[in-house]
Amino acid sequence: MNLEKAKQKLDQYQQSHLLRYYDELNDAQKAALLEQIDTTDFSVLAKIHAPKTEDTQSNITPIEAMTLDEIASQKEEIHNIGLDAIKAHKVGAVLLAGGMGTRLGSDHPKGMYDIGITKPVYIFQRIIENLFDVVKEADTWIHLFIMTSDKNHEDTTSFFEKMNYFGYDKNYIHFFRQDMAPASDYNGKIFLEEKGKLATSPNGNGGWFSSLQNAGLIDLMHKEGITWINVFAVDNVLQRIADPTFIGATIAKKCDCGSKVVRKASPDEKVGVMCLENGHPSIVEYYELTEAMRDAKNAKGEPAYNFGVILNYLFEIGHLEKIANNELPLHIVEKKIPYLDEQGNLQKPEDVNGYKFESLILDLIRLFDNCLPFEVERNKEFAPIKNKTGVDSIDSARELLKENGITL
Ligand SMILES: CC(=O)N[C@H]1[C@@H](OP(=O)(O)O)O[C@H](CO)[C@@H](O)[C@@H]1O
Repeated sequence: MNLEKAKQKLDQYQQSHLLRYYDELNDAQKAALLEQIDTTDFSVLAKIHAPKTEDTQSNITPIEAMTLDEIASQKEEIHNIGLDAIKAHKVGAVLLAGGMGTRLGSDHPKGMYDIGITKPVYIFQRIIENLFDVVKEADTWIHLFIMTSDKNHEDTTSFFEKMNYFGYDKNYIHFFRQDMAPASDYNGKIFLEEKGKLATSPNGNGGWFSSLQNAGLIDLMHKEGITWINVFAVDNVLQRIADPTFIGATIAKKCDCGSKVVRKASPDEKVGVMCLENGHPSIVEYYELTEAMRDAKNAKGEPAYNFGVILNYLFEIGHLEKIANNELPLHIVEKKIPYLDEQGNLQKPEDVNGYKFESLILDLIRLFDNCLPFEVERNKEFAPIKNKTGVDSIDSARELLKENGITL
């Protein structure tokens, strides 16, 4: 894109301030800025002031999960169904790892965080070790697709290279970048994070499928005969990946989608809860949970919305492709966004100062006709690391790893 075209685009979206320092840049920086202006989707900004379309028709009801008891009673049968699918190379895994370890006090990708005590144990290492359990049982490699972001791609790929892929066959590891979205102030003006660079951030974990498609990796999956994708988050170090029992249960129940769930530890636990919305599977994120839903009881007097998602989903590719063109709702999230002030100095705000734009993976679930909530034991499969200390932290994850016999 040349300067003239960039000016036109910026005018159209009232973002001309982004060229404020253009004349101070060298040629390479100028080219990079024009490229960024060309490829950035500014249409998201219009959503800031768009009236909220409350879906008044939305009827939320509880969903039945496949519980631990039911799973145990059919364990061998469903486990074998899943194992056969893995042996037939029908299962691939997608690791969502676009985020940074900022909340843990690190400037590196979250997966590079070392949770070890007596020896280094990186989050990425734990995930590869978990995947190895299934690779050994099925006696076949499983393709692992790792989603990075512009913020951490080089760091992540060189780390895997340096660590020799933790012993995994590197021909089965594929990196792809998550698309980025701009970050703006409350008036919809995009921030600059450098004189020649717009402030951007990964476009939310709902962007994984289109990013995978844009990277040409869905084609690779078709070529390899992969029909099921297990998508999971980087922050759960007890994650079971490509779990044969989960895959087998989803297949046996003739579902196109499955979601691992745990019984909530408390009504306020920060997990999305599964439910039905107008008869479709759906997830209400913790910050959107109403008091009525939180306190609702079922006929047995138990909490009616008690199954929390742990961000471990299974999707059938054909169905994903069918719904791929549906636009996911955009979540406008208030965040602390570093920016260049009027004097060109970088400010790191203490408080929220603007918006990031994200689409969320849980909104995909609503587009499916069915989704199997598959209960897992939280102490065996859920050790999320969100903070340094306290709830869902490095400390709590270390405790859970120890409980599961993993030395740190
Ligand atoms: C958009 C999204 O996928 N949010 C997930 C995700 O939330 P965080 O805000 O990243 O903690 O992880 C939770 C499990 O740790 C899960 O319950 C929730 O639904």
